[in-house]
Amino acid sequence: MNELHFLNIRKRFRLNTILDGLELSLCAGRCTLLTGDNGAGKTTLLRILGGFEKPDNFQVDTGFCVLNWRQYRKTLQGSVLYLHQQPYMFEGSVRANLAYALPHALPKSEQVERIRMALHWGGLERIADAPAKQLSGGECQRVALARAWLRQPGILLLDEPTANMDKEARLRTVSLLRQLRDEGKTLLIASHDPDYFSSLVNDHLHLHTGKLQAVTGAPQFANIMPLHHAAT
Ligand SMILES: Nc1ncnc2c1ncn2[C@@H]1O[C@H](COP(=O)(O)OP(=O)(O)OP(=O)(O)O)[C@@H](O)[C@H]1O
Repeated sequence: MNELHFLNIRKRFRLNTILDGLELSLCAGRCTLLTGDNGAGKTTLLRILGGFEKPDNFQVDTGFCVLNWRQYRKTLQGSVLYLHQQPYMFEGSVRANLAYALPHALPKSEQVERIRMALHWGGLERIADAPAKQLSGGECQRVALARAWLRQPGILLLDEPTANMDKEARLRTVSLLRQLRDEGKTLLIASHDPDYFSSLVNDHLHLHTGKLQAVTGAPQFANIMPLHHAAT
């Protein structure tokens, strides 16, 4: 799937309209940055696209057909991955956490090999046997990205993936995200820190009073709504 065009995304919490008829396109091999003030609705949008939050209105044009949210959820389940700001780590080692991303039916020898590759990909070899629950925020994020790499989703939705990281952890995370994008994954990143992702981002959208606005260059909002190919 090269491009998904989302239309008429609406979400209200009681009388509070959070998303007011959003329209956006996500393309394979492109990274879109989503900014917006606290409470603007970034997480809500990511959760809707991730299939966790039911919208009041939603359509997606896949190029072949137009789906509602329920159909989208069913059709794209498994190819869309939502990564929480504080990724959940299971009990056990980093190695064991990576194993959760693999199909149970995979032969043991292949599991071992894929985990070895994921440890290498994420720069996690040194902490492969460390208890995952005791990792730092940056290390957890790298484990979550390595799990994502193993699962190979088409679309990755990332909520504040570099929040509370020091510079080195941030650079390593951005480097892994760049690899995922260059492998053809679609990335949508919600963040308050556009500068951190400037080397990675193709398109920049800003969420304000329930609407999305394309950002071209330094934070300056375009008036138009069609949103991809806006920045780069
Ligand atoms: N389940 C819910 N019930 C009621 N209101 C909610 C619910 N989830 C989110 N909200 C409200 O919707 C608004 C948008 O929240 P959301 O978390 O999407 O914003 P955000 O842009 O991600 O904010 P931040 O930058 O602070 O993380 C907020 O006012 C929040 O209180």
